[in-house]
Amino acid sequence: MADPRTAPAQSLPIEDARERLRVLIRDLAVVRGHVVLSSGAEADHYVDLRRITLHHEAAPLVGRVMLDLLQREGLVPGIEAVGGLTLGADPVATSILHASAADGTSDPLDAFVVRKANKAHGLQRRIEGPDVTGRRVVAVEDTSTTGGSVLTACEALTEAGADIAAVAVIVHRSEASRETVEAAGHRYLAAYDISELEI
Ligand SMILES: O=P(O)(O)OC[C@H]1O[C@H](OP(=O)(O)OP(=O)(O)O)[C@H](O)[C@@H]1O
Ligand SMILES: O=C(O)c1cc(=O)[nH]c(=O)[nH]1
Repeated sequence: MADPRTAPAQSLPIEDARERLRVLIRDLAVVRGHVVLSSGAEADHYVDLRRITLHHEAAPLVGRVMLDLLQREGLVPGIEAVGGLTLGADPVATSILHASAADGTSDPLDAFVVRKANKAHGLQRRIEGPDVTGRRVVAVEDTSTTGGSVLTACEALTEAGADIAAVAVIVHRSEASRETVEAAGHRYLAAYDISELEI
């Protein structure tokens, strides 16, 4: 049997890839202690998924696990691109792009980056990458607490004329995010629940 720590993410059975990524998130991303969150709320733990999405072993597993989620939920094949609000969403999107190119069972996915503010020079684009206008996309995020960040991305995508098939996050941190995203009319999917991280 392949060693999940050294085998290419693509060659692992999905259950092994999912469990290995869960262990990496638990061991490398969970930080206990007082923290101020993006929303301004305070908490006693943080899940720093940038330590996962930019990690040599974990990043390919992120792509594999998130692509599998989109396939199981019937979104791939079907969508054409993934992306979200910079910075947390960026490596999530590119990991899925690479996993989809390696998977080869459907058309490869593009990625995009939603800027937090419009760029004032150059082409002044809010959404970078291949154009999303008229394309079916999934808005991704590393983690979601209030849902505010991913909804900001959704608003920019709608303004740009994209068709949002769903929102997908690696770690679902709070029911508030699901409620907010669903109230805005979007499907909400998560690869892991915070309860799986043994905090
Ligand atoms: O659901 P929310 O309440 O919006 O919180 C979640 C957001 O917080 C973090 O990003 P952060 O705002 O710290 O910015 P960064 O991605 O630029 O690091 C995380 O990457 C999510 O985007
Ligand atoms: O709400 C947030 O800002 C937040 C929570 C968390 O666990 N991780 C993170 O990156 N952001």
